[in-house]
Amino acid sequence: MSSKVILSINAGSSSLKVSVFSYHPSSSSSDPKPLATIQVTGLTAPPATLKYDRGDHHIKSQPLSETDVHSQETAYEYIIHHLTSDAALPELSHPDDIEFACHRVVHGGDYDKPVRIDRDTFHHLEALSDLAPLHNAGALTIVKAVHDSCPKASNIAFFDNAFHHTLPQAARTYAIDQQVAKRNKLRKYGFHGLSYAFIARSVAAHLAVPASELNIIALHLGSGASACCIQGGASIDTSMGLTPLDGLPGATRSGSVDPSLIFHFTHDAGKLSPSSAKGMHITEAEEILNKKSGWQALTGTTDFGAISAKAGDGDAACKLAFDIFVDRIADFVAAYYVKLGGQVDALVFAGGIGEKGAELRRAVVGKVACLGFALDEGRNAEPDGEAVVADIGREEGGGGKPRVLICQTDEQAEMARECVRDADGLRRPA
Ligand SMILES: Nc1ncnc2c1ncn2[C@@H]1O[C@H](COP(=O)(O)OP(=O)(O)O)[C@@H](O)[C@H]1O
Ligand SMILES: CC(=O)OP(=O)(O)O
Ligand SMILES: [Mg+2]
Repeated sequence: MSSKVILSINAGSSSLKVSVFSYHPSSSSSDPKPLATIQVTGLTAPPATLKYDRGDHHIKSQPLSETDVHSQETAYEYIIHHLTSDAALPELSHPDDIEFACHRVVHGGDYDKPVRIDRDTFHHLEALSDLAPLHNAGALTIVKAVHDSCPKASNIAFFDNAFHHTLPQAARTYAIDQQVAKRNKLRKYGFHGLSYAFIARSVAAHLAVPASELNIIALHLGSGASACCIQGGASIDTSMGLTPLDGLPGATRSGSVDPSLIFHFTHDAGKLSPSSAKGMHITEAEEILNKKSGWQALTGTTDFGAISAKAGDGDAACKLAFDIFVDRIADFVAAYYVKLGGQVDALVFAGGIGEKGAELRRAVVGKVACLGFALDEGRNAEPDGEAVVADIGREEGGGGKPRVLICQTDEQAEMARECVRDADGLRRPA
């Protein structure tokens, strides 16, 4: 049997990342082979930028015309055209070459494993989108686009909250009327789970400990940012909640605020926002706290690399944004250190800011130094860019100190890997 193509599609809040893999149906235990990765980033700070990697072909940063690419859907159309027209990627020359399209769906409600998307699951996911309208809607638009352009592909939804199905009851329950909570499914779900699953497995391999014995504090710091407390390889707490708004601030998100704040911010909190669409209802409160806050509101940009640089040059607004992030991250590291009873194998930085933001890592580790974390300045400034997991701590396992690591997380690889492992169960019936 010949090899097959998997398209792994990750619709983030500011980016669309698509990776192409091949796999051999007869060897479900081996990892799929990466063929190419294409990303459109900066969708919230136009013009968006294209990055493409295939073998020796690397387009690092090419700005895209705002008329062509301005949304998740237009970014997907651009990407699929780009991939199928690349003569050096013969495995994917027509959309029909795609056997599986894996979709990162941020809110999966009670789903704790991937599902094939058929008419019923699609409607169920649409209904769930009320809980995460700003995230799920983009992914579902792309599911529709794949369904229309590649009718032969099996569309599989992978849920960002599934990794957190192990949250203990006390961590997942809000102190509100439990009848209403149950009826309306109001609980902590947590997100970035595909990333945390990838991080947990990669770090366990790096430290040569069984995944079921791994205790780490992981930080996924991208446009949306979260922290996760992992004990025995399972999530026991995480900073996002019912929706990805809770916890750490992000590119355009406030993170945790006193819930009463919004009623003092605007009298229209409960009204529908003009960006609501048919089937996607967004209140003014959601719009303000999810899309008009965070780094954008504090500094005028969502580019945390630029914010870090300007903070270093003395720009007061950028310095405040930077300090707020460090303050909030340190709070979670401290809380999770206690939850792990001080038995912490490593503090792990991941996501665009965690992987590239040397200044941010330096400031965070400095703030939690009293817990035993310490950086190697040289390795922090120039980490091993080739390694999936790189040590940047001063101690490498010596002295009983927790390690400090960077993990180049890969949500698309996580989906493709899981897809191959259960290909027979997920494939569309012929
Ligand atoms: N050199 C850098 N230093 C700090 N942050 C960076 C750097 N380069 C990129 N970033 C930030 O990474 C973030 C995007 O992270 P990423 O995980 O790709 O986002 P998404 O949540 O959309 O998947 C942006 O805020 C971007 O500014
Ligand atoms: C869950 C979430 O916030 O995702 P992203 O960081 O990709 O926006
Ligand atoms: Mg992301």
